[in-house]
Formats: sequence, C-alpha cells, structure tokens
Amino acid sequence: MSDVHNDEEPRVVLSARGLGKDFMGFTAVNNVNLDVHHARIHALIGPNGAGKTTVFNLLTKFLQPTRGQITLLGTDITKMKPDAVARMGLVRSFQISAVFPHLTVLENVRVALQRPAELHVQFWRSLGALDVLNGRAEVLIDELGLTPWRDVRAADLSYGRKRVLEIATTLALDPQVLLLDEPMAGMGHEDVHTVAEIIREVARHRAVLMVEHNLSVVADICHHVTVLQRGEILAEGDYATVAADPRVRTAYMGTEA
Ligand SMILES: Nc1ncnc2c1ncn2[C@@H]1O[C@H](COP(=O)(O)OP(=O)(O)OP(=O)(O)O)[C@@H](O)[C@H]1O
Repeated sequence: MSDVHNDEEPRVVLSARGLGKDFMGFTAVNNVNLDVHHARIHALIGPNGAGKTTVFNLLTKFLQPTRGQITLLGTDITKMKPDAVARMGLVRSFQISAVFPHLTVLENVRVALQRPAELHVQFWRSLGALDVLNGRAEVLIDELGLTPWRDVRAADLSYGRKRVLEIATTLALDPQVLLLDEPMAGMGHEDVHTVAEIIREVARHRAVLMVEHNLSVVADICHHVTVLQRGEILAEGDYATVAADPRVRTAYMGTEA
C-alpha cells in the first residue's frame, strides 16, 4: 500500500450499527456496522447489487432504515431528514456532475459558497455581489489544484477536472464527512490519478466514504475497506487484508484481481 498516512488523530465521525433496509420483503441491506474516521478514506466495495448505494442512501437519510442506528458526530441521526443531516456536515457528491456548464470554475465555486451564506437574491441580481466570497473561492480552487482553470467554463473542462470542480462545490458546504459515489466512474487513466490525489488531499482534514469499483484506486488511497455481499458485510480491514481473504476473492475479486 502506498502513502496513505496523515497527521490527524483518527476519531469516529460517522457510525452505523445493525443497519438494515427491506424493500417489500426483500432484504437489500442487513446488519451493517460501519465506523468512518476523521482524516481517513473508507471504501465501500462489492459486486453489483451488493447494497452499496442503498447504504449510502441510508446514511444520507434519502432512505429511512428498516433497522439499526446511525450516529453522526455523536448525534443519533437515524430519524433525521436529509437536509438536516447535510447541514450537520454529512454531504454527498453525486455520480452525475452537478456543476453549471456555462459558468466558469470560479463562478461555480462562488455559487456553491453562497448557498450556505443564503445570498441567493444578491447573486441573481449580479455576480459582482459575490465578490465578498472570492477569497474563500480562491482558497478552495487552490486546494483542489484548479487555479490554472479558474476562468475556464465548466463545459470546457476535461471530464476529470469537471469531477474535481464538483468536489470543490461540495466542499463549499464545509462537510465533516464526504460521501463520494463512484468518483472515478467513466474516467481515463490520467484523470483517475488526478482525482485520486485530490481525494487524498481533501481527506487530510475530513472523513471520506467512497463507493468505488476501481480497485487499484482503493488499494492506493483507502485506509479501510468494507466489502459488502448480498447486503451484508463479508470482510473488512485494509486493502491487503480484504484482498487476501478467500471469500472476497471468490465473491468479488475473482474476476477482477
Ligand atoms: N427502491 C428499491 N426497491 C426494491 N429493490 C431495491 C431498491 N433499491 C435497491 N434495490 C435492490 O437492493 C439490492 C441492492 O442494490 P444497490 O443498488 O444498493 O446495490 P449496489 O451495490 O449499489 O449495486 P451497483 O454496484 O450495481 O450500483 C439490489 O438487489 C437492488 O435490486
């Protein structure tokens, strides 16, 4: 495994206990226990239909669990609504990029920053009204290595940079826990490397939980891996541990590794 260490003390920021979801009698997720740590990257992997997306939907409260408990930053969020959970610092970046194509990188980040600041009205009157947010926007753009593309329209960015911009807009909400749904989906080799490095950087000061099919990325940047199969946890540990588990190889990696 390569360099995935950083300085901050690992503490649990998001946890699930006995998490389960039934869809009309079909058990999609069952007895899932998860501990997601600050300043760590945690991967959720497993074959198609294993329940990864359902777990994400349960954690972000887009779905109400049938069983179990979810705790965010010490608060029981099991019965909370998605927007309240997002305001508490659990933010999900969707698989489909949600940036405005005709706005530049800087403008997109400013729009994202003004959401929590509730400056909508001023924004739609004039982009200049957001000048006060430029400082924070520049810092975010710099953190994500987007400075050379600051004045480029989102539509003209490469696929990978668009994904980085999408992560930047998500970070504008200042999440404690960032959920990434297949951040490498549809990307070429070079973009995968760029985005992986960005995720590593982002996770220095935040928890990241990601669903990812690209196992070399998981091996490279993730500290902890949870393997799901048919809605249940099959194995967990660092990548080397789960990759060496014969049950995992049979269930999932047999065709991949
Ligand atoms: N709303 C729903 N109603 C009924 N069944 C559902 C619903 N959502 C998911 N399922 C079922 O739950 C199981 C888990 O699906 P889920 O999408 O969570 O898996 P996944 O691991 O994310 O798969 P993939 O890698 O293909 O995205 C599947 O059998 C799926 O058909």
